[in-house]
Formats: sequence, structure tokens, C-alpha cells
Amino acid sequence: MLHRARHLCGKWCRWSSPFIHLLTLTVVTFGVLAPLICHRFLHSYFYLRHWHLNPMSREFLELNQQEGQDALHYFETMQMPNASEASGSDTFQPLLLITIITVQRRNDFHYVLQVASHFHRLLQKCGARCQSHRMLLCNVESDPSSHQDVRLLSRLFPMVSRDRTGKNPDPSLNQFEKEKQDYVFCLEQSLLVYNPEYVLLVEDDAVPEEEIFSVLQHLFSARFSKPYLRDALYFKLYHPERLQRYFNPEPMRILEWLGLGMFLGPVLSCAYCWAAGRAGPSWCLVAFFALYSMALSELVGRHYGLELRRLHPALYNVVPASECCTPAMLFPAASARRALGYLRGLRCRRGFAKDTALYSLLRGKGENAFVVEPNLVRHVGMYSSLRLNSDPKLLKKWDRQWKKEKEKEKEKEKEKEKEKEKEKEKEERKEERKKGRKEERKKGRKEERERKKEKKEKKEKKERKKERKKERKKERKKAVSS
Ligand SMILES: CC(=O)N[C@H]1[C@@H](OP(=O)(O)OP(=O)(O)OC[C@H]2O[C@@H](n3ccc(=O)[nH]c3=O)[C@H](O)[C@@H]2O)O[C@H](CO)[C@H](O)[C@@H]1O
Repeated sequence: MLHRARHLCGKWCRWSSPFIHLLTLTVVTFGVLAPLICHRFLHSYFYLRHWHLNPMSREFLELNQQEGQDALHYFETMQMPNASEASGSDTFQPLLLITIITVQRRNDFHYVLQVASHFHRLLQKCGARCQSHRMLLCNVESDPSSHQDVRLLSRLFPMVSRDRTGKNPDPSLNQFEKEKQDYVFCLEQSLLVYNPEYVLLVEDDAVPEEEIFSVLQHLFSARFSKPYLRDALYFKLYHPERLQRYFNPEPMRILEWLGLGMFLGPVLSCAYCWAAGRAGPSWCLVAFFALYSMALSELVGRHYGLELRRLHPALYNVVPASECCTPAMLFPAASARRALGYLRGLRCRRGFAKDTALYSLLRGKGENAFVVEPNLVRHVGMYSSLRLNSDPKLLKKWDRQWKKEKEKEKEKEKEKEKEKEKEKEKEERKEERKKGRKEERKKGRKEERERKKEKKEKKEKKERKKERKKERKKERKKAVSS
């Protein structure tokens, strides 16, 4: 036995043994190379949060502030035609209407100017291919004239604002219902004013990527006509990087992960056999390299692998949408009308903002929606207009934390519903008791009335008896006297 163990150990621990090779490869990859290369990758498990998060967040804010200033300069130095000239004589139906929904935010970042300047520049670069695209500003600030950036942009772009159409929101609305109503307003106005084939509704902190129009063109001409995409309710052009991991399980992602392992497993094991001068790979070797590549892609970050798809529009993924966030949403006109109807019937609140509301329609109404990967816009708005955050960071929450919070919110909602049901039951019981008491009182009154009636009847009977007696007496007296 001892001899056999020593023999096995000798065989496995030789420098030339595959076991030692694979062990060394695993230790060097996951213990040395990947941590060294990826410690500054924001969306990697190897990211050193405690070292880098604060300085990187500060750097991002400074850079973004500068980009805001550049955007201001871009529009200030531009020869501005007036908005109607810029939009041309718009009697024709645009293929794509880009609507930017905006409120007044921190002045120093000029978020909406950043978004508008990028779209404007990219449209010009795209030239004749984007002739049938239009831009619209949707100002949902409660006091539209106080939105300074929009005042500057309105000289170049057509604009609608909530207040001017006489549909100013009710000030007692909760913030998330107001946000939804603003969204509904902008989508509705986009359809009314331009009647486009597609509406791209972007938030005022979603800066487009350079290739957005070439990818959209490819999607319009080659992909959206596919039967399974034709009736989609919406296409998301952005999903937060922190939620793009394989461990945020989505059926398509799991398939993609397995596919990656099944492709890289055989390829890497063949490469290993070739390098080590060995005969063809065994199943064990293929399985090892499949797991190795799957683990590496998850730990380095799926987000970085997705970036490779930017090489060509045809490589972009269009997969079923997942829940969070609406910085850039593409609606085909017919779907936009359906979404408007659905959204009007929902009421938003904390924990059920418009993104969750839209996602809830998929199951509730049997609709489909998709997300395009990688992202076609960048989210730059570190200061939210909806949630207070005085010290924003590039990574707000870990995945698990985000999920936990969502679960907590859902549990709270359930508890609230249970409490509501209990209260309803209590109320019902109270009502029943009240009704019972009322009926008892009614019955009591009836009995009282009957008792009184009986008493009265008895009294009357007695009196009648007395009278009869008196009469008989009188008659007897009469008889005696006669
Ligand atoms: C990057 C990201 O995850 N962003 C999401 C997050 O937004 P944020 O919390 O990042 O809020 P934000 O300031 O980016 O606002 C989102 C959008 O709502 C608009 N706005 C704001 C105030 C208002 O009264 N009316 C109004 O329409 C605003 O112009 C912007 O276009 O949560 C929202 C839902 O609550 C959406 O899902 C956003 O996509």
C-alpha cells in the first residue's frame, strides 16, 4: 500500500507531470497574474476596492466636470440655427427620434449638455446615413424656465416641456410616481410631435458611445425584423456593469458561460498538449480547461469580455432584458403606445420605480423585452436627481448588497400587504360587529314595541272587562229597582 502511494506520488509530483503543470498554471493565473493585471478593473473580483475606489471616484468626478465644461463650450461657440431650422421642415416621418428627458441638476456637471453634445456630434459624423434621425428635448423640470442648460439647447433643438402643455404635475405626488409620469409625458409627446418609427428615450446622464448609430442601423436593418424581436415592448441599450456578471443568473448568460467553457476547454487543452508535446487531450484535461476559462472569465469580469463585441455591430448580443435601470430605452412606435397604456395603469413608489414597473409588465402582460450588449451609452450622472447622495462613488453597491436590498424591499412590501389585509379583516369584523349591534338594537326596539303593544292590549282588555262588569252591575240594579 505504502509502496503504491509512494509510486503514485512520484508519478504525480514529477515536473513533467500534467498535474504539476495545471496546478502551477492555476496558482500563477489566479494568485499572481490576474490580481496584478486586474486590481484596477472596476468590475472585476480582483479590484482592490479599499485602495482604488476613493481616488478613482474623485478622478472620475474631476474628469466629468471637465467634460461638462467642454460641452458648455461646444454649444456656446457653435453657430446656432434656430430650433425649427435645425429640425428641418419636419413633415416626414423620422426613422429614429432621440428624446432626452431632463431636469435641472447640479450646474457644474452640465449632464444634459454632455449628452446632447455627444449625440449632436455623432449625428453629424454619421451624415447621410442618419438623415432620418431627429432629436427632441423633453424638459420635465417643475419650473421649466429655471433649467439653464435647456435654455441654451432650445436654440438648437426642438423642445417640449411639461408645464407648457398645461399638464403640470400634482405637487403632492411621490417622487417616483412623478418620475414615471414625466416619462409617460415624454414618450407620448415624442409620438405626437414626430410620429417616428422608433423612439430612443434617453436620460440626461446617458452619454452615447461612438458606435451607437452604426449598431442601431445594423439592428434596424438586420436584427429587429426577426420574428422573436419584432413585437418586443422595448430594447434596453444599457444595463449597469455591476449587474452584468455570470453570477447574476440569467438563463442566457448561463448558456453563454457554458458555451465559453465548451469552446475554450478543447482549444486550451489542444494548445497545452501541443506545448507539452503530448498526445491528444483527455476528457479530464478538457474539463479542467473548461472550468479554468469559466472561472477566469467570471473573476476578471464578464463586462470586459463583452467589450470584444464592439469589434463589429453583428457581434452585439440581443438577449432577454433584466430588471434594473432605464438610461437608454428604444421603443418601436407600436410598442411605445402599448407601454404608455400599461404605465398609466401603474402607480410607482419607492422600491417600485419606473424601471421595475416596466419590467413587471413583461410577466404581467406577457410581453417580451431585450437588452443590447455591450452598452451603447455610458452612465455619467454620479449625482442622482432622485436619490440623495452627497459623496458619490463609482461603485455604490456590491451585487449581493443590491440584490439583498431588493429582496428586503420586496419583503417589506409583502409585510405591508399582509398588514393591509389584516387591517381590512379587522375593519370587516368591526363592521360586522357594528351591523350585529345595530340589528340587536333593532330587535330590542321591536320586542319593546311588542311588549308595549301587549301591555296596551291587556290594559284595554281589563278596561273592557271593567266596563262590562259595570254595565252588568247597572243592569242588575235596574232589574232590582223595576
Ligand atoms: C444609472 C441608473 O441606474 N439610473 C436609474 C436610476 O436613476 P438615478 O437615481 O440615477 O436618477 P437620475 O437622476 O439619473 O434620474 C433618472 C431620470 O429621471 C428624470 N427625472 C428626474 C426627476 C424627476 O422628477 N423627473 C424625471 O423625469 C431625470 O431627468 C433622468 O432622466 O433610477 C431610475 C428609476 O428611479 C432609473 O431607472 C434610472 O435609469
